[in-house]
Formats: sequence, C-alpha cells, structure tokens
Amino acid sequence: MGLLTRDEYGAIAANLNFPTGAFIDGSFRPAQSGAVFETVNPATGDKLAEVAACGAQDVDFATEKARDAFEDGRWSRLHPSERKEVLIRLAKLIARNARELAVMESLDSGKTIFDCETVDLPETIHCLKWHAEAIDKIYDQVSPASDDHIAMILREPIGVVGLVLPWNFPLLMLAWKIGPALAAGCSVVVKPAEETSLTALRVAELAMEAGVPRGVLNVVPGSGPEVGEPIGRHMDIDMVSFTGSTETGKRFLSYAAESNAKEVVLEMGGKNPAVVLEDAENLDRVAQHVVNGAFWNMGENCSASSRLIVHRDAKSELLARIESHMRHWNVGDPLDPETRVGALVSRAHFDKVSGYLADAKNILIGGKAENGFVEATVVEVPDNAARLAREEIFGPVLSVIEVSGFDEAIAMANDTEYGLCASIFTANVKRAIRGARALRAGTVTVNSFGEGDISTPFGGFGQSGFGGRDNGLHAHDQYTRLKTLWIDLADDEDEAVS
Ligand SMILES: NC(=O)C1=CN([C@@H]2O[C@H](COP(=O)(O)OP(=O)(O)OC[C@H]3O[C@@H](n4cnc5c(N)ncnc54)[C@H](O)[C@@H]3O)[C@@H](O)[C@H]2O)C=CC1
Ligand code: BAL
Repeated sequence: MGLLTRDEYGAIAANLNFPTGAFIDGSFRPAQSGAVFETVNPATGDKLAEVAACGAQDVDFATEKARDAFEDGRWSRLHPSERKEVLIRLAKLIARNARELAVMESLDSGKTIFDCETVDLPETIHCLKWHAEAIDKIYDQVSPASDDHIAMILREPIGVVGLVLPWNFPLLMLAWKIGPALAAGCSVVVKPAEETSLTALRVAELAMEAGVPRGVLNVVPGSGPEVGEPIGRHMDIDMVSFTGSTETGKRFLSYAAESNAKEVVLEMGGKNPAVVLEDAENLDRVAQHVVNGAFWNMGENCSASSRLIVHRDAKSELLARIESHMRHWNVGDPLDPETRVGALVSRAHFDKVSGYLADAKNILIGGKAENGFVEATVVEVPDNAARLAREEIFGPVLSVIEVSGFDEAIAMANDTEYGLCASIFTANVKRAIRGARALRAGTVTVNSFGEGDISTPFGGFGQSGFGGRDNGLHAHDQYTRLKTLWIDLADDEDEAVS
C-alpha cells in the first residue's frame, strides 16, 4: 500500500473517531471517578480528545474481570490453535484499519506518518501474527528423571498480567507485549502512556471484534501514579511487563517487593554506543547507519545510537558524510509523508531535550529547537563524563566522542550504567568479533544499526533490563511459568519410592 498525500492524511485525521473510555470487560466506560484528561496533538497543541483518567478503583475492576476470565478458562484454556485463529483475525483487522491507526498514532504521538505507515503498523501486525503462529508449535517436555516415574515439565500461562507501556512506540510496544501474553493464554490489564492512549484503546475494540473474549484484554488509561502504581502494587496481578525509563522501571521492583512478589520484567533506557574504528569500510554507508540509528523516531527510542565513539583518523570524513545524510532528515509536519523528523511527544519532553541542547558547548550540526520540534543535531563532547554522553536524552541528539584506539573505544562504550544495544564498525573481522564479545549490551550489531527482529530476543544488560526479554520465543518465558508434574509408574507390588 503506497503512501497518501498530506491532504489525504488530513482528510482521514478530520474524520477520526477517538475512543475515550477505559476498555474493561469488553466495553468502554468512564473512569469510576468520572475524571478525564486531555490528550493533545504535540505537533499543533490542539486537543484531540478527553480520555478517562482512571485510578486504583478502575485497576481493581479491570483486574477482577481479567481474573474471572483467566479462571473460567474462556481464553486461558482454549486450544492454542483457537487462540491462534483469534489473534490472526486481530492482526488482519489491524491491517484492515491500518491507515486509520497510523494517522491516530501520528496525531497522538508526533511520530511521522512515514514511520507509522512503513514501520509501526507493519511490525505491529507481523508481531501479533508471529506470536499467534508460534503458540500451537511449542511443546512441553518430559524429563529423563526416573524409570518409575514420568516427570513432565509443563508450561502454564502465568495468569493476570499488567502491561505498562511507553509513548514512543505505543502500538508496537502494545503488540510486543499482548502478542506473547495473549498467545500464552494470559489475561491482561494494559496501561498505555498517558501521552498516547488512543491506539491501544482502538486495538482493544478490534480485539473484541476479532473474538478475544471480554475481560481478557483490558485497557486502563491514566497517569503513572494513578494507574501504573496500583498495577505494580496489585495483590492479584501475577506479573508486570514494563517498558519505559530506568527510574520508573525500578519502582516496579519496590511495588512487587511491597505487595505480592509478582514477577517483573523491565525494558528500560539506553545510551547506546556506535563505535567506529579507523579501519571501518565505506564511511558513507557507516554514516547512513549512524544517522538512522541516532535520529530515527526523533531519537525517541531506547535503542537509539546516541553516542558516536569514533577513532580520530575516521572522524572528519565520517562527520562530513553524516552531515550530508542529515540533509534528508527534514523536520516538520508529521502528517506530511515527506517529513522524517516529527514533533517530540509533549511540551514537557521538548523542554527536557531543549535543556540538553542549551548545555551543549560545541554543536557541530543542527541545534534548532522550537515549538515542540527539534532538528536532528550532532554535538561534540570532550569525554564520556559529560552529561550529554551519559544521560538518555531521548531526542534527536547525537553526542560524538573521539578516541585513539580499539581498547579505549570499547572501554568507553562500556562506561555506562546502561547496556541495551551497541554497534561496532570495522573491516577487520577479528576486531569485529572481539569487540562484539566485549561490548556489554543485550543486542550488538556489526557494521550496521538495528535491534533485530521479531524472532530475536530484545532486552538489556545493567540498568537497561531486568527479568526477561521481549520478542522471539523467549518472550513466551515472561508470560508462562513452569510446573513439574511427577506421575508414579511403579507396579502396585513395587516398594513405594519417595
Ligand atoms: N525505554 C524506553 O523505551 C523509554 C524510555 N523513556 C525515558 O524516560 C524518560 C521519561 O519519560 P516518561 O514518559 O516519564 O517515562 P516513564 O518511564 O515514566 O513512563 C513509562 C510508563 O510508566 C508509567 N509510569 C510513570 N510513573 C509511574 C509510576 N510512578 N508508577 C508506575 N508507573 C509509572 C507511565 O505512565 C508510562 O505508562 C524519557 O525522557 C526517556 O528518557 C521513556 C519512554 C520509553
Ligand atoms: N526500540 C523499541 C523499544 C523501545 O524503544 O522502547
């Protein structure tokens, strides 16, 4: 499906109906308190809708309904192939409504329509299909424990799951989490980020249409303290999967410790290094990867390569080529299909990113920040101790640090509290492999930028990740637990064995 014109996207935007209630037990309803919050288009500041501002009572209600659904087996005990059929129907319904969802996503988040149409929607659909297709092909195991017993290792859905989502990939992160959770048979209580609730609510409606039974997929919009914390502290939620900042992620460990010791999986921040050695081949191609890694999705990406660690012999040519590629990264109206850098998600986030630019002593390229939009920007920093080199900016800002050797580059790359992604560019295969092994990150790419695909586990080391992985069959581990089942096979006259 090709892209439309700006006017055609505008016409779709003008005719959208925004979902505004919490989606609990199969229908939309207001928050029990009656409170609402505004969700705005960050590109214009215009109000899009007033969404239910839920609280602990709504979380309780959604959890009760999710528990009922889980225990009566309307979803959890369906044959896996039946869950598969329903989830594939959901993926097809999202595909049928992809244009509407892409425009809604762009309006609510400031993401470009180009990315929404070419990445977020196709990957969301693919992710749901992939997990649906996988679920009836996973087998339990029999242990070789003993001749007198059969010992089975069973995998069961974990139960009621809380999914706390970020705003940078509202639909895709929803899919990364509901794909394996629903496929496994769990019931879920989803909390979208307050900046971007709309598409999760619309997907919940489509899920009902696809045949996901009521109570299985609930979406409770609202703020972190009012909805996220009650999910984290809930005594009847078995597990929480979270994506967002490290600071908030760590809170979920406290919530779990102070409530029911629920399992917690955290996918958190990153300050991901791109290491370019002096022998890197084809610096033009390297520059393309660096630019894409740093500025894609406005740098609002936990896997963004926001730290360029470059050998001094490659630096000036690489920077020249980076500048030339950056000409294609035009900032502007997110609904214009030519735009590559849209609006930052909110004024608060714009202020945070602008604050980092105000701190920068040596802006090499770009640097303009106004009205919610920030130009793709390259900043030179003196060393890895600088704030711009250490903190996750989560905006289109690339910090460049010069090094003079392999060991220095790797040590600097690893000198971070994070450990989500890293990349290394070199023509020397031994250095590539030695470097990739030495880099402390959950995903390492050689001579490219990327975070893998749906088949590969995604998550971080250090303060980037905790407790499990999104994507791949490893994601199913998050939402299932193992049960060991022993069955006595001894003849009645045999002595009982303990
Ligand atoms: N790793 C990632 O993908 C993301 C990282 N971030 C980082 O976090 C920074 C701040 O952005 P935020 O939106 O504030 O991220 P955040 O981590 O606070 O928000 C993520 C989710 O957690 C919820 N939440 C917030 N406070 C909570 C609390 N006290 N208890 C329970 N849930 C809570 C939010 O409502 C949202 O649904 C960004 O500038 C960026 O550096 C933000 C979003 C995604
Ligand atoms: N890059 C996908 C995961 C995230 O940014 O949250």
